[in-house]
Amino acid sequence: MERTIGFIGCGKMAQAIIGGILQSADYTNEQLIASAKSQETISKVKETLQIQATSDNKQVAKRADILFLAVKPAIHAAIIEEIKHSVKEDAIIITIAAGISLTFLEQSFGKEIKAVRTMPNTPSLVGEGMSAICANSSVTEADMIDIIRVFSCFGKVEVIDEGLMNAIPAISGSSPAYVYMMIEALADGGVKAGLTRNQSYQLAAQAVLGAAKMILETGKHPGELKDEVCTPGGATIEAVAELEKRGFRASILSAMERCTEKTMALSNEN
Ligand SMILES: NC(=O)C1=CN([C@@H]2O[C@H](COP(=O)(O)OP(=O)(O)OC[C@H]3O[C@@H](n4cnc5c(N)ncnc54)[C@H](OP(=O)(O)O)[C@@H]3O)[C@@H](O)[C@H]2O)C=CC1
Ligand SMILES: O=C(O)[C@@H]1CCC=N1
Repeated sequence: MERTIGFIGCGKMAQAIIGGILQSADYTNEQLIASAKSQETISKVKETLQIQATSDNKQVAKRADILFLAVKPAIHAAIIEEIKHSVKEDAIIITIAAGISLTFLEQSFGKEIKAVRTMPNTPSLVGEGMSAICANSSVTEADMIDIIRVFSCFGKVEVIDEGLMNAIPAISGSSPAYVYMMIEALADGGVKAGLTRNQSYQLAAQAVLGAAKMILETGKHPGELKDEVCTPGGATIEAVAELEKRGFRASILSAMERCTEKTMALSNEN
């Protein structure tokens, strides 16, 4: 079916999703429409993504069969108030915001709506996104197939219980940021050793990509894969021991806890 996908808010995350959808070729540019606040973003979206873009949120709401709310959590209430009488009767409303619950969406619209809560991530731009999704009981099985099809355009999709949604930013929504920090640090180490900056990014990023693929494609436990790298009495185990001494894994666990606490705080602010 020829469906229109609308985006209210077209910042970094929405642009990544739109870029991923367009690359998949499942939808044409004409099927996508977005709104943003500033003329600067509207012009950029028109120019780089070649889709319709406007400052008129109601226009997007009127057109969309699948409507993404891609604005910050704190302005969801105001945006919903603005568009709630403009959305199509059967529209599927999808939030990508951290901490915005299905109940919040239902209550803000003040009527029965098809509501979907998701947590994507920015690698969606290159078709390697990871999105967790859940839906309310108004979303039919056929709707869910459509939604999964849209999300599959830009990566992998996992349907989960809403009770686990607040845990998702820490593991896959926000975690690209920690991985970029690691790649940046690896590249700094490369530069320190005399490699060029570009060579260092290439080497570090490909090593991270390869390691991730090994987990996804061999089905082996990450610990086993780590052991395969550590030659007895070799260099890697020295690095591993140093990382353990400096609390590498504990730092990640503690960062994730902070991320989840903030996600829950964002939830409570609404
Ligand atoms: N960035 C990420 O990695 C991820 C983000 N998210 C979620 O995505 C959402 C957006 O985040 P992100 O893209 O990073 O943030 P951005 O700040 O990049 O994007 C927010 C967008 O909202 C627009 N906006 C602000 N006010 C209005 C308004 N009144 N009407 C219409 N549009 C408006 C902004 O317009 P303008 O550009 O003109 O200012 C901007 O395009 C958040 O809820 C976040 O939790 C979820 C997963 C990952
Ligand atoms: O930082 C944030 O709040 C959003 C949620 C996940 C990634 N970015």
